[in-house]
Amino acid sequence: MLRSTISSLVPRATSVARHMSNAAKLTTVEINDVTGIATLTMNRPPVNGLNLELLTDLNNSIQEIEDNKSRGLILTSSNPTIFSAGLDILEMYKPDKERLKAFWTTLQDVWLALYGSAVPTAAAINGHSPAGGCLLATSCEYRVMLPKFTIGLNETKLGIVAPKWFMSSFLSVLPRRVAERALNQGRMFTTDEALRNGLIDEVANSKEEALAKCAEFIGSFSKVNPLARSLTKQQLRAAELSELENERAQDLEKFIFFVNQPAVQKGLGIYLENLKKKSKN
Ligand SMILES: CC/C=C\C/C=C\C/C=C\C/C=C/C(=O)SCCNC(=O)CCNC(=O)[C@H](O)C(C)(C)COP(=O)(O)OP(=O)(O)OC[C@H]1O[C@@H](n2cnc3c(N)ncnc32)[C@H](O)[C@@H]1OP(=O)(O)O
Repeated sequence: MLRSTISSLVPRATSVARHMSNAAKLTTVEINDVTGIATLTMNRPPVNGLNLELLTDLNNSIQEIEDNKSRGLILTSSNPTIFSAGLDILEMYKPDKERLKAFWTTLQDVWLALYGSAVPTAAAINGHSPAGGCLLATSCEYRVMLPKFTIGLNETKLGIVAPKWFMSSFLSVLPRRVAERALNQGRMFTTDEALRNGLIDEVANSKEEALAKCAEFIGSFSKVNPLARSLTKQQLRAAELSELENERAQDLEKFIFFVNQPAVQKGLGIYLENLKKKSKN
């Protein structure tokens, strides 16, 4: 059934050992022969932390799916319990200056590509999805999640601030008062809470079912003119997209300034330490 499986082994050189997960590509794209829908899978153990390499692969895969004229894009994870743990905190903790710039710029690219994608997009959220994971999911047009996981923008819990465009994706899904309170609290929603509040659209009992429900959503556009559909979507999303496009340099500057604040570095260090302690128990 798979028209193609794009999962090349591209050797990569990097000078920073802690960021080298492996030399292989961290995403795969599988295109269903019958439906023409592309499934984009994140595969960066242990938690799909969004580092520069995973973001680069995500960006290239989204581009590839747009170029292939796929009927739609489903974003998911190869990890059975984690969709994505969000941004790899190691990219922001005691960062290398040039790498930090490339990291943030690539994250901006991924958001612009996914939120502004011409093809219908859906997320099969088959695991926890905090912060950057939630950003990816809410950039899609439809979300199906498995039970007993969590999703949300928890940045305030880390002592950091979700950038405006993270909030735009969140606000495109949630009512303003729910979004505002959740952002201020750094709230993580359980699957049930996410469904009740509209943060996700459906619950599925397995990854296969989630993928099928996402495909069904994408299939709902089969009788709609694709150009009219994509121009409508892009028009609806144009204000948020232009806002970041016009302010990319300032957004990068703000991020670099903020991340390098001693209080932020201290907070990230403590958060990482606690994560590590927890994983050892
Ligand atoms: C004005 C504003 C301008 C600029 C704004 C400036 C800054 C703001 C910028 C960006 C916004 C940030 C967005 C983010 O995405 S920050 C990341 C938030 N993510 C989290 O808080 C998730 C943390 N992780 C977890 O909760 C759990 O790990 C998880 C539920 C995902 C999985 O739990 P599980 O029990 O299955 O695994 P663990 O044992 O916890 O983890 C395994 C392993 O992985 C490490 N880990 C986990 N998450 C991360 C991460 N996000 N980054 C780096 N490393 C991570 C964890 O420490 C363990 O490592 P080890 O002990 O070495 O095995």
